[in-house]
Amino acid sequence: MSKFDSASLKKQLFLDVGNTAVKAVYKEGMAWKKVDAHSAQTGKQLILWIENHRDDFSEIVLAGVRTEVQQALVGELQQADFNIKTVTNKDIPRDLLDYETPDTLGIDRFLACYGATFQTKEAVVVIDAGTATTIDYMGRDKIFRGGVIAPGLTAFTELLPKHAPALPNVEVEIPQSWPGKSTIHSLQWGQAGFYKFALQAMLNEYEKEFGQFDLFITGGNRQTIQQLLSMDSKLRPYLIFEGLEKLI
Ligand SMILES: Nc1ncnc2c1ncn2[C@@H]1O[C@H](COP(=O)(O)OP(=O)(O)O)[C@@H](O)[C@H]1O
Ligand SMILES: CC(C)(COP(=O)(O)O)[C@@H](O)C(=O)NCCC(=O)O
Ligand SMILES: [K+]
Repeated sequence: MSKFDSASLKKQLFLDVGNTAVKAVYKEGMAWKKVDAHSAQTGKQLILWIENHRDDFSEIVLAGVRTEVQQALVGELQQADFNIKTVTNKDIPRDLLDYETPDTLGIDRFLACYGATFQTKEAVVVIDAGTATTIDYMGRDKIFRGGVIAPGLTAFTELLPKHAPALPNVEVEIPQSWPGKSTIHSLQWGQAGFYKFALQAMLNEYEKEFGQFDLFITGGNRQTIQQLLSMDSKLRPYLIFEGLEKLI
């Protein structure tokens, strides 16, 4: 096999620098593979993993919302002689952004919506349930129309235990009956219930404003959010990467 052939068989490694974690994934055939969360929990462990798998990848494609973390990662990887492509808001065609502050838009929000539009003929709403929960809209024209940045589910449910530590901790689930008749159930209505009703209200606003859409859910808390919503939705853990792959 020629040098060219073996190089062209090598893969891209995709990195998403979020507020809580750096996610690293690559494709095996059609399937996304996630770099073991444990080995990727800190930048150092991730860099070590990448160095140990140097021969598997021709290029590292990176996007994120934490500039300093990203710069540190890029610095280390460049020192180790990796080929790096950093994708930023400047790589998004301006006519796809109906947003008044395109320079401060979190690229993860655009990428997740963009990725979703390739999986349906409808307009999309994407809930990205990470450190923040974002609820964003993209039309069939692939124009990002903006959305909502809310406290993530974990941040939200940690609020009361922090400010009223005498209250018990409760599971994030909706009680059987309304209204709450115990401390636990009252708290659950105020946590899972609050979150569910807020999300549903946002989704209703989208329907009123733009009409029909398909709902996609991604991010670390995606399963809990899907359970809370009790409506039709598609769970897509790799949406940001799917958008990234289409954009580059
Ligand atoms: N296995 C997990 N690892 C990290 N965070 C997780 C995990 N499962 C659920 N979470 C929750 O998901 C959120 C992080 O989501 P994620 O989409 O990875 O964040 P970000 O993109 O903001 O870095 C946190 O609120 C965390 O509590
Ligand atoms: C809203 C976010 C913090 C979400 O980040 P995440 O929860 O995925 O870590 C991120 O998209 C961001 O930093 N946005 C900048 C503000 C904006 O989108 O307008
Ligand atoms: K998010």
